Amino acid sequence: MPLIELTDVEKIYPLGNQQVTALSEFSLSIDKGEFTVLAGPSGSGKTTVLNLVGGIDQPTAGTVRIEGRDVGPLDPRALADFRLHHIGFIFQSYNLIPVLTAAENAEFTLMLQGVAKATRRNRIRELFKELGIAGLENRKPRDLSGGQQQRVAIARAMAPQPTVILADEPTANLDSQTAEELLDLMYRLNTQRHTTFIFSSHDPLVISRARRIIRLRDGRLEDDRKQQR
Ligand SMILES: Nc1ncnc2c1ncn2[C@@H]1O[C@H](COP(=O)(O)OP(=O)(O)OP(=O)(O)O)[C@@H](O)[C@H]1O
Repeated sequence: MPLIELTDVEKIYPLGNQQVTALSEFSLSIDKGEFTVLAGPSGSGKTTVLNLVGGIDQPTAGTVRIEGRDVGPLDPRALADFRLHHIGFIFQSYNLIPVLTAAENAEFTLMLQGVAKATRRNRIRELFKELGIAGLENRKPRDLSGGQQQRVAIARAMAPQPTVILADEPTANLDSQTAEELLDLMYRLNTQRHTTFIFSSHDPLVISRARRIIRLRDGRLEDDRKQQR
């Protein structure tokens, strides 16, 4: 059974009196442990795919299955609960909470899940070490570089051990060296912890780091290929 399966998905957004077709006849299957990039020009539908897989949005037609479960019929509350327990998100703009420290930010999802404090602390300590940000636990986001903030965001996404981590243009705000370091880090987490990663990008450097490249154009799948890393 594939980890993620989109079948004949269509996504239409209303826009005033008109409709925008963001995805049509879109099918895709992702297995556990993949390190896959969604590539394609601006507006091709990458974010829409990530939003559907992450249960942020629902398809207009077709089905989205995660671990065999059709997430389409879930009501907003069930969908939020599903996200909390299965999906890790990494955003282009990090989305850390400014008033919380790095460690508090990273612990946030675990807190929502009701994980005990000692377990939270241990998990975060280990992840901060692995991500090269040990010692920065008590800093606020404004006192961290962009690369460090994104590492905290990766820790936050990894901490609950989600089924899949979705990263929408995770390196778009970083210089190319920091971007490369972060991708290597995510790749290490992928191979060592077997965490599945799906990220989007139109940066050739980021795309070259993936093991599978799914190219989108005008809301359709244009190409799907594996590459050696
Ligand atoms: N909420 C929305 N309302 C109306 N149209 C939308 C909405 N979200 C996305 N779209 C449209 O759907 C299409 C696909 O958008 P999407 O954001 O998925 O593309 P993308 O490949 O992620 O682009 P980018 O690289 O610029 O982030 C675009 O034409 C976009 O304008």
